[in-house]
Amino acid sequence: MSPIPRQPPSWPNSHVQYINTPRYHPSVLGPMRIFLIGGTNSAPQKTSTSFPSTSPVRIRRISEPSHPARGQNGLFAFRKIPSRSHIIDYIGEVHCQNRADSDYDLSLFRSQDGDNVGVDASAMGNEARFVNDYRGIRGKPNAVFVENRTPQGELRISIWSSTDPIKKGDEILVSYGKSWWRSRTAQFTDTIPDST
Ligand SMILES: C[S@@+](CC[C@H](N)C(=O)[O-])C[C@H]1O[C@@H](n2cnc3c(N)ncnc32)[C@H](O)[C@@H]1O
Repeated sequence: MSPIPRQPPSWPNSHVQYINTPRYHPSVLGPMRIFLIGGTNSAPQKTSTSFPSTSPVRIRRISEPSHPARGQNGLFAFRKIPSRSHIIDYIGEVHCQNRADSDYDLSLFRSQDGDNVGVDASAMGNEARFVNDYRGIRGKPNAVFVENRTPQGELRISIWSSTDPIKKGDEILVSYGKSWWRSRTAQFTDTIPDST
């Protein structure tokens, strides 16, 4: 059994378990798991930017009255982050289930056979699960979700900075996509830009 990792600062003292290595749910069957991990001999790798090593981000509770996610948490730059650079991997439970009710479930891979693999950070995850959507906060995202493989070959979703550097203290903001918002609430659809 792997040791329990040390929680990063401001990790909510709640039901959410902090992990810095993906957990594979039993719904991810052998061949798919080998494909995702990148070979038979590999094991899930600790993310290189997890606390306390070199993480460039911190979790912060949002108190600004104008912020649409006030009272919740967000992800903020702990130091200046260069443009087009890796910020953090999105770590969670890798699964092949329908988890439409989760607000923390990202699509990792869709096979031609119709298998959908997701990364769900609702019950367990790392700092990346606190990244908010830019809508109502700033004009455009300053970060993007990118699918990539680790140097050891494991398929991951990561958060990367966009074309501009991110200043220390700025909130890291991505686009969840129009369909994400549409599936949750009709109130956002009028303001969602076509391109995102
Ligand atoms: C992946 S979580 C992001 C982290 C979340 N703020 C938290 O503290 O756990 C997604 C949830 O954050 C909130 N959220 C994120 N971006 C938002 C935005 N632009 N406007 C309103 N709520 C937002 C919504 O409640 C959404 O369901």
